[in-house]
Amino acid sequence: MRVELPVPAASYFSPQHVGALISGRDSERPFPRQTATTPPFPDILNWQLALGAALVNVQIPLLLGQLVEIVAKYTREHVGSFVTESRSLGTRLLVLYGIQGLLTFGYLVLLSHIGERMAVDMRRALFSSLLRQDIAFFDAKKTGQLVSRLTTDVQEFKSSFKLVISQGLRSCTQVAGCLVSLSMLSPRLTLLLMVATPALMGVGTLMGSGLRKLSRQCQEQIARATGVADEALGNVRTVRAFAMEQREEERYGAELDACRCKAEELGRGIALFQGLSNIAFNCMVLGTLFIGGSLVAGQQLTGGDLMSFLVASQTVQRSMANISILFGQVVRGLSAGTRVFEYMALHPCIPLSGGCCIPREQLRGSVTFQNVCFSYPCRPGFEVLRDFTLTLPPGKIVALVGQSGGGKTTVASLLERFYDPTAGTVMLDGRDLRTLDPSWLRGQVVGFISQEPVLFGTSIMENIRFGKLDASDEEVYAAAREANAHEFISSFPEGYHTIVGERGTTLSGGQKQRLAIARALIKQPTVLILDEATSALDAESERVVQEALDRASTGRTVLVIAHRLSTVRAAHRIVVMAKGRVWEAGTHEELLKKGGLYAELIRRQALDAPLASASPLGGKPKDPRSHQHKF
Ligand SMILES: Nc1ncnc2c1ncn2[C@@H]1O[C@H](COP(=O)(O)OP(=O)(O)OP(=O)(O)O)[C@@H](O)[C@H]1O
Repeated sequence: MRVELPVPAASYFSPQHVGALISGRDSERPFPRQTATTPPFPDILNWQLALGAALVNVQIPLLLGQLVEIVAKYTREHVGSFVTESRSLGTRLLVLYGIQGLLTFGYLVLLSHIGERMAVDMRRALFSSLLRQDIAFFDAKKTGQLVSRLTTDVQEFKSSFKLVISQGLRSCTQVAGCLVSLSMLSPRLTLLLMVATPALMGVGTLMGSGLRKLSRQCQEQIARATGVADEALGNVRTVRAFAMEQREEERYGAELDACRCKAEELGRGIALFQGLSNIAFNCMVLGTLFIGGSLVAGQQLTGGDLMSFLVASQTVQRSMANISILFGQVVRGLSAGTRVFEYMALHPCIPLSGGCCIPREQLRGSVTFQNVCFSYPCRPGFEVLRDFTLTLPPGKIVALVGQSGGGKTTVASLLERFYDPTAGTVMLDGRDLRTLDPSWLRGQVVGFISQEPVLFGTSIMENIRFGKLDASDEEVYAAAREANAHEFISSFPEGYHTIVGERGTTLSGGQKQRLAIARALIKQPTVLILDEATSALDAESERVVQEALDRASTGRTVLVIAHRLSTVRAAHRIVVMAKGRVWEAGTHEELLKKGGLYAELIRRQALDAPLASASPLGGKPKDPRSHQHKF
């Protein structure tokens, strides 16, 4: 059974108003639906209560009518021909209603146009600003938070803006206008209205803020439940592989139950609020009628004036309720806007491009790390690199090996200028990277191939072209051939137009890696970084990928990061990293002869290999000699 909250009831506060007051959303934005399982009895109770409330509601106008009858008895002698007088009045009212309808239509269309354009512009500017932020910024933020600023916060700000224009202006004008005309009708009644209405509004606002808090908790709980669902669905392969469907169902179910509890609590709060507001405002109508009636009886007010007063006072009350709702919405809208503008105003420490030089001379591809120290900005006290010095000679292959967490990938990140060193310099052909245009460096000089290639859910052609947007089809084919990918791509019915699925899920690991190599090669980088590029592959895929990498490495400066030492023994230079600095360096033979850390690592891996190959699942050849590649 679905229960949608909040359940609005016909009352002085319209459903939209109450929804807006509680949730802080405008009426045009649907309240997020919460689905909850409830026992059957509240359903029956619900319609009985609704029927009862409707019947009571029907009685009220009848009683009011009888009351007006009593008032009218005193004024009957002043009434002329009702039909004649009401005809022209009715016509004027109809014309006014028509004009009001047209004006409302006009300004709402205009407002929607302005609001939507504003939201699109804000999202575009925010997205662009986010894409330009430093990598360190993303280390410290959750993707969900950033997406929420793009969606929820912009939406909140737009809604507030529209609400302020559409209802704020109208409500304020209505309150001012009606109060003037009411005070002309009856200053005493106006005084009563001006004292009672704000007092009631104050109580309503207090209750509303409590309900808003509940609503926020409700939203947070929904976000938690959505997070669980998102995680499970996003990692469905892992869930399936571990047969964890039942556990995930239970986890999601528990979060949903918590949602239901909160939503029911909120529902009870809304019900109480609506019930009390009904009583309060109906009492006000009654009070106005009694006091107004006595004024009519004392010839101080006409029956018509009293009716006008009633209608106008209702308008004032509605408008003031609107303003109090608006106030909360504006506060929320402003804080959402602040969150959006805060990110828009952020300036990255490492700009994407511009202002820096692009060398005119032919690049040789010599890279030097000179006494580099580095700590990640989100962990300032933890030094990953300490006085790290390393040279990558042009056209040579340098392998970086060492213990896990030793800082190898960090070295690659500094070379791509994802971060700047805290001390020391990284140089390309003798120029400090900080003096070079970062987008030129990343787009044309440095190519990066990681252990887990990330593809986009578009075609193979577009994925390869991601490396060079203006590449011709021939360039794409050539890069694919160089990466040993052309053959498998051509075997697909759609060839280069095959859609690879989200993150490339429709391809094997080896195929994805070859596409990533083609994507890196298409820009013809001078410096190539291979970060464990083959470690996630099986023996056969590794052979094909390694062949492509060997070819791609020819004539380039290459930094290879590897765990399996057998894959790098042919490198021109092997650098062993430990404790954030270069521990030892040399060729494979030199390092073996030295008998240091490298020799120890080789010995350990050789010991591990027979154990692994003895495993019934150990498909990969573990003999180090079987992995001898060009580097
Ligand atoms: N984005 C980051 N923010 C904060 N600390 C990080 C970040 N990335 C890595 N580190 C930390 O920096 C240290 C070096 O990590 P790095 O990834 O460079 O090591 P590695 O030698 O490449 O490891 P592995 O061989 O396991 O891939 C680790 O202690 C790691 O926890």
